[in-house]
Amino acid sequence: MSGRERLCAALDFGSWSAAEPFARAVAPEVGMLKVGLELFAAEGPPAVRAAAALGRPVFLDLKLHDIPNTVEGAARSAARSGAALLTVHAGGGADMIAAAVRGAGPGVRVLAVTVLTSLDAAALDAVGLAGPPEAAVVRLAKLAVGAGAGGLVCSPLEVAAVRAAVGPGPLLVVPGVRPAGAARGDQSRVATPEAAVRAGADVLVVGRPLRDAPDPAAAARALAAALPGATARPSGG
Ligand SMILES: O=c1ccn([C@@H]2O[C@H](COP(=O)(O)O)[C@@H](O)[C@H]2O)c(=O)[nH]1
Repeated sequence: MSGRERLCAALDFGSWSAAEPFARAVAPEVGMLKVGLELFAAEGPPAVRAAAALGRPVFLDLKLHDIPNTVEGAARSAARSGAALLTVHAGGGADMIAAAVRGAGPGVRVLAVTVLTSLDAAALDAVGLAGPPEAAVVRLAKLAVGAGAGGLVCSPLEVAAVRAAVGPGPLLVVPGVRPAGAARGDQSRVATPEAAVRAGADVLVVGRPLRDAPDPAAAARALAAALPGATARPSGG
């Protein structure tokens, strides 16, 4: 996988008109575009279709978490938007994850979010998950893969343990990456993109470090070129 293919740019904007210039600029430099809650709540499925029209697979990051019947229906509806990947919360349980996989159908890979990258050990403790985050992440990862999830979302700090626990099959998608010196914002369990790939991440989700860069396309190119195993490529190609 090239450095570019490993990158997923998060379209974290409040409207498609705000997202579009960024999406057009970064699409040639990344392997995937992500439509998350902010944009989907504003625009709905047309945002997924508009992003897909830029020629990259779309990751619809809705983090579904409800009873199995509701999640199955939501996944079925989400699949009609043309998304290639869809997230659910692993904490919804095995039956809910299996329902999402059924609803999404064969064309959409369901990813289970293990433990949000914004949560540190103290925040997890406060919601009743005592112990190191890695233990909860690995437990939820095994449960999700056992229920049929095609991939997992975890932080760069757990990706090696998750890979060891679930084997080579599931796609490991990793947000919470920050180039050295970049602001961490609300993220807690972070590492650099290079460290995340070395630890076994397949895809890196990058939001603010690209969105807020003065030249997002150049920032994405630089990020991709710095990843282990990346090969240099001409700009804009
Ligand atoms: O545990 C998770 C799951 C999803 N995300 C999403 O990834 C991006 C990260 O954005 P940054 O600006 O690079 O922090 C964002 O869309 C989140 O909704 C996550 O961060 N952590």
